[in-house]
Amino acid sequence: MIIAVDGPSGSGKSSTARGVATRLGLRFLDTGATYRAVTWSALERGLDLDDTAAVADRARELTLDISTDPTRQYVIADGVDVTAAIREPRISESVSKIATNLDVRAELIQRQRAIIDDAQPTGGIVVEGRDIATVVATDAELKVLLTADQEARLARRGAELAAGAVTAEQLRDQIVRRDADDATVSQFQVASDGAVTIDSTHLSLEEVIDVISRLAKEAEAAPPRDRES
Ligand SMILES: Nc1ncnc2c1ncn2[C@@H]1O[C@H](COP(=O)(O)OP(=O)(O)OP(=O)(O)O)[C@@H](O)[C@H]1O
Ligand SMILES: Nc1ccn([C@H]2C[C@H](O)[C@@H](COP(=O)(O)O)O2)c(=O)n1
Repeated sequence: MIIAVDGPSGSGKSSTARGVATRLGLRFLDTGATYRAVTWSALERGLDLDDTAAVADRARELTLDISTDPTRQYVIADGVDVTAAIREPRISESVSKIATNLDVRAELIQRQRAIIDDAQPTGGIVVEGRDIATVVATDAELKVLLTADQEARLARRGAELAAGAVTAEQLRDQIVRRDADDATVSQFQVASDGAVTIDSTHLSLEEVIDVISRLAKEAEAAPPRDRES
């Protein structure tokens, strides 16, 4: 089984997808972490992020080991544990330059599909990102577009960061500007065909996990002909 969770920044995709995977005993893939790892590597090498060819070469060369265990997440890039480093504000500020590089996307989508295929014998995987239902795994049995009002998303991300770690302006950049840039290459603001929209603005994390877990069980029980293609 493949469960696709797409949506804008701060809507709760990672926490929700990880929670669903843990509850249902599935694997979990945070595809955003792959774009963040390439960003980390390009910055480490001092590459000009506007040099799309050099950055795409870096994406192809990068050795990436990304955990699909929802209870133990890590990302190793070229042998370096970058699990924490890829969450730093400097990465969030630059990652859209990498995610809008179409050659990087082609490389990472291929890698994401390989991870998804590897997970199938284990029972399935919950995959979160921006283009999972529309590009990476169009055959997903359950497709969710997870949304929340912009103000709720800003408040959630702000609460997560250490006091004073970023200014209000930087926070807005991480959410609003990043979504606008990312939306130029992926469609995650409107539900694609067959996707269920869940607005989490007034739902707790546990409530969203409950809803998606129930939908997953229904999708699994449905005969194949009843599933969306
Ligand atoms: N339903 C919810 N209610 C309240 N807070 C939530 C809810 N879902 C997630 N959160 C919190 O919001 C913050 C952002 O969640 P998360 O990182 O999962 O979002 P995301 O969509 O994956 O963001 P990004 O795409 O920017 O990585 C986290 O601190 C998380 O605990
Ligand atoms: N499938 C995906 C996943 C992520 N991105 C982009 C969008 C973000 O700017 C960046 C990091 O994602 P996050 O960790 O914040 O979810 O990667 C994408 O284009 N496609």
